[in-house]
Amino acid sequence: MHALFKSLRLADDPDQRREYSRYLALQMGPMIHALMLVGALAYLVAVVASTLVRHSPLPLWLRLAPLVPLLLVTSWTRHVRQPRLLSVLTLLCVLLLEIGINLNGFGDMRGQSVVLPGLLLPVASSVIWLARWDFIAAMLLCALGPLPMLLFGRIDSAQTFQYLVYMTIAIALSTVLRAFMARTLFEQFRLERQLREQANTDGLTGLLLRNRFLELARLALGDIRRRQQPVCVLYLDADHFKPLNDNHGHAAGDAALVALAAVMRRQMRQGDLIGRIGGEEFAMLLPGLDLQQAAARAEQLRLAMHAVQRPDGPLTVSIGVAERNHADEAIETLLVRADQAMRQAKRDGRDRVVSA
Ligand SMILES: Nc1nc2c(ncn2[C@@H]2O[C@H](COP(=O)(O)OP(=O)(O)OP(=O)(O)O)[C@@H](O)[C@H]2O)c(=O)[nH]1
Repeated sequence: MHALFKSLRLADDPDQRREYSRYLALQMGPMIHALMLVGALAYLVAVVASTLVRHSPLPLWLRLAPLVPLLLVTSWTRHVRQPRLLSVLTLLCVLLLEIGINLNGFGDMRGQSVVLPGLLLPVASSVIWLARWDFIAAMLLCALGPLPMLLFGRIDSAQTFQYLVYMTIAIALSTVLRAFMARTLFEQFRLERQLREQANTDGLTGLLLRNRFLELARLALGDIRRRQQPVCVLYLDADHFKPLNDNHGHAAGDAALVALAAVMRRQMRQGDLIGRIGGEEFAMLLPGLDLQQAAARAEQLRLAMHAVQRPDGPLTVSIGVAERNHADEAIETLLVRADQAMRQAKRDGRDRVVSA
């Protein structure tokens, strides 16, 4: 099998698949729109050209009729970036062009046996971005679409042969182009995603970096305000971290941070956000929890940390908790209040939770 067609390892994860089809629609949307315009123009040229060279049994207005929905679909496509809708519009465009090919193929085919197959190119190439099954449906439409014209039109065997050759070339060409596109675009998507993740996550702990945490927290706070729910932030700082580094080396410090992040991740519920805010400082956004509930979660987290063994004893953390006290309070001020509460926990003797 040619290397281009060897199985492509698409994302197993359904979220990633959805993200990829959105990416595809976004990248390919302008090209689909341009190819549809080419298809509509080619159709107009084909109808006008065939009118000049022969007499069709069908009136001109009827042969031009598919142009109206074709232009509507084309103009709609210009702004559509929703993958499912864009696939449907692409298939609809293929169907309309196939109907047009048939309308123009009835009657005497002399003089236009070269013109009509030319329409197959924009038809076949506008579908190369489609997912596998949609692409197969489009190819079947290309292959079977002209059948009524070939079976019932006045067309001789040489022209039928010529038409079938054109169609085979168009289908083979779009299959190769699709394989190339699928491979190239998926690789590009994967690399972009990887770069984005690297730019947003901390290399040591795998948690969100400060800026990304703030960005996502801002979005989450907007949602929570609309739902009129409470929300809290935990500010967590590892205790006596400097002596660990100084006495046992930075590798021991790093290992403790990795273990600390793993404990935080295990305590995470759906909708929570965790970020590494500074060196040994972490923040956790807890949507839907009031101060009392968040303090209880913080206490669980504090106790869970004791299971991590540092070379000099169990890992302990000091945690400050703050609840958003009005609907418009920004994540930055919420963090400042949680940080102040954490500092109070340090002053009170560390390894404890203090609420703001
Ligand atoms: N190994 C390691 N150490 C880090 C990292 N980031 C910050 N640190 C260290 O964390 C330590 C923080 O020390 P301090 O802010 O003095 O606080 P502390 O010793 O934990 O004392 P308290 O916070 O008051 O309990 C510093 O020694 C930093 O070098 C990291 O990524 N790896």
